[in-house]
Amino acid sequence: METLTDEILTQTIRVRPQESHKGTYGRVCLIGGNDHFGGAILMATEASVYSGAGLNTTLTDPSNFVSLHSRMPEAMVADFTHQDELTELVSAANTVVVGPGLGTTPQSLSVLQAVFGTVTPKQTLIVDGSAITLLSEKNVKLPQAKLVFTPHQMEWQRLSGIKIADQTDEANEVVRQQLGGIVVLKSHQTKIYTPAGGFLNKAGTPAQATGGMGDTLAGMIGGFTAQFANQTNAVLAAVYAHSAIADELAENQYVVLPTQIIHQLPRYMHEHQS
Ligand SMILES: NC(=O)C1=CN([C@@H]2O[C@H](COP(=O)(O)OP(=O)(O)OC[C@H]3O[C@@H](n4cnc5c(N)ncnc54)[C@H](O)[C@@H]3O)[C@@H](O)[C@H]2O)[C@@H](O)CC1
Ligand SMILES: Nc1ncnc2c1ncn2[C@@H]1O[C@H](COP(=O)(O)OP(=O)(O)O)[C@@H](O)[C@H]1O
Ligand SMILES: [Mg+2]
Repeated sequence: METLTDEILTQTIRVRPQESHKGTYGRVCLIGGNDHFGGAILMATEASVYSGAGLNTTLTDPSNFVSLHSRMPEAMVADFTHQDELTELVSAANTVVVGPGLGTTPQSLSVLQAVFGTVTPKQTLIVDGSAITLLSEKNVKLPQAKLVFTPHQMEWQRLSGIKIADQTDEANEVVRQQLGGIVVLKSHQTKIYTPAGGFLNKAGTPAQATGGMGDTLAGMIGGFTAQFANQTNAVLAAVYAHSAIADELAENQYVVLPTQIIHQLPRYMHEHQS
């Protein structure tokens, strides 16, 4: 297993060409945030916008519209229960992030099924949070897509059937191959299983152990995969940057908030572009 270093950042984060526009930097569609977990999709959206994705659209419960618009006027918003809009907006994206704060109600399940029924093989699909739990517990068919799963250890136990104590690299890789795509197995030292091998993220701090930290990572992976061509490197760079920014902040802070990491992204990416 290869240990990630800051080299993954300069290998991935490109200096922006002069001759470019918002369409050059990808379209991300984020789906989640029920009437209870609105903060999760707000953080995921904010992370995607601050990562530099050119266009961001969030499909969520209408009760989150005002808070999302007031925090993030850069993002477009639509109701995740409107099937026609969902189909149109998910189809227009090159990266789709589903799950932060989606919940596990019958409504959450029907939103997830609508998203999975719309995604096509050319799109990158990041499956996070409640979407992983629903996938584990309900009969949902995964679409053909460039799949990225971002479970924490308990979500991985649900999805893979492997108990946390038994989550060895060998066992995890077997299930990754069955699922297809990339698995970002989040813990105090996140491991990333990819078709090109496994990677260990030694960056990161217990100051990150606070709600919304993974929602933020899902949004960053969304923003990075939408902009940078090599999808595996984009995932690795997002995981590393998320933790490395937290390490910087934790030098002077007892706890690092997800939104504080988000707000450092433009500066941090500027310092690590090549
Ligand atoms: N502000 C918000 O709206 C927030 C919404 N959230 C959403 O809430 C939904 C449920 O997600 P949760 O993860 O809270 O609930 P889950 O029930 O899926 O997982 C949490 C449980 O897993 C256990 N666990 C074991 N190993 C773990 C590890 N390495 N990392 C994290 N937990 C571990 C925890 O102790 C806890 O009992 C998701 O859709 C998520 O996106 C959370 O992200 C919290 C913040
Ligand atoms: N002790 C820790 N050390 C390093 N990173 C941590 C630690 N605790 C949590 N994290 C990171 O925080 C994130 C938590 O993700 P997750 O549990 O999905 O959060 P949420 O769903 O609340 O947004 C992961 O990226 C994980 O690696
Ligand atoms: Mg989570």
